Amino acid sequence: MIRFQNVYKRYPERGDALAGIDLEIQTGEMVFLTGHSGAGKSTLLRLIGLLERPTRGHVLINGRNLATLPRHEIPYHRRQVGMIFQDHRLLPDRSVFDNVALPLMVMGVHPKEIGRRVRAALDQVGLLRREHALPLALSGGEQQRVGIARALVGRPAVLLADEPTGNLDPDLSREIFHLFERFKYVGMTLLIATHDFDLVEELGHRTLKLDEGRLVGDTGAW
Ligand SMILES: Nc1ncnc2c1ncn2[C@@H]1O[C@H](COP(=O)(O)OP(=O)(O)OP(=O)(O)O)[C@@H](O)[C@H]1O
Repeated sequence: MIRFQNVYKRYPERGDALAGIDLEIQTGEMVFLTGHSGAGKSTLLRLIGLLERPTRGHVLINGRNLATLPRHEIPYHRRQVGMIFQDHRLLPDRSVFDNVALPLMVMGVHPKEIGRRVRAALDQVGLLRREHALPLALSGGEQQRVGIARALVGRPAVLLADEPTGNLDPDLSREIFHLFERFKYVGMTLLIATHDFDLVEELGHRTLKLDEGRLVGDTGAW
């Protein structure tokens, strides 16, 4: 599902944020991405989400080389890849429902279908009864689950999460990771950047380690 071939990403003022990354992740794998701050985790996720382009090498998603993707296929690619961030990035003056509906509204999905899919996504994250709430009326864990529902609502094949539990206590973090495991079991491919080493060990999924932009560890498929 995800393949990196000798990928480099260089920022002029910084040097190589990623250097010579070779990597393969199969459909339905749940993979943790670890490494110290600045190791290149976010950069790797951004290359998959097409928020950045590699300086050298190739990134392939589902057999398609992102470098040769025609412009008109880029929105389709972005729909295949859901992204979750640590800070939720929710709109504070919009309800939970509206926040989750946003990607579908941008896609021009029919309002009736939007209602159906938003409620299905909220149901998956256990927030169906909070659809009218504003984000600030929710706990940190609930806000993060709204962010997850928003990433799910477009039915992505790949889910990327950048420090999704960075602000949460260990119990809530565990809950979020268990939620991700449920997505894995229905065939979604997940790549999760995290500093949560205790949970990474406890859950025992494949774990990649970056150091100074290089892939220095891979526990392999489990
Ligand atoms: N847009 C950018 N312009 C310049 N340098 C950047 C940019 N984005 C990232 N970098 C640099 O690339 C390196 C890797 O950053 P990245 O954010 O990928 O690391 P990370 O492992 O996700 O770190 P953290 O755990 O702190 O989020 C860092 O040295 C960072 O300063």
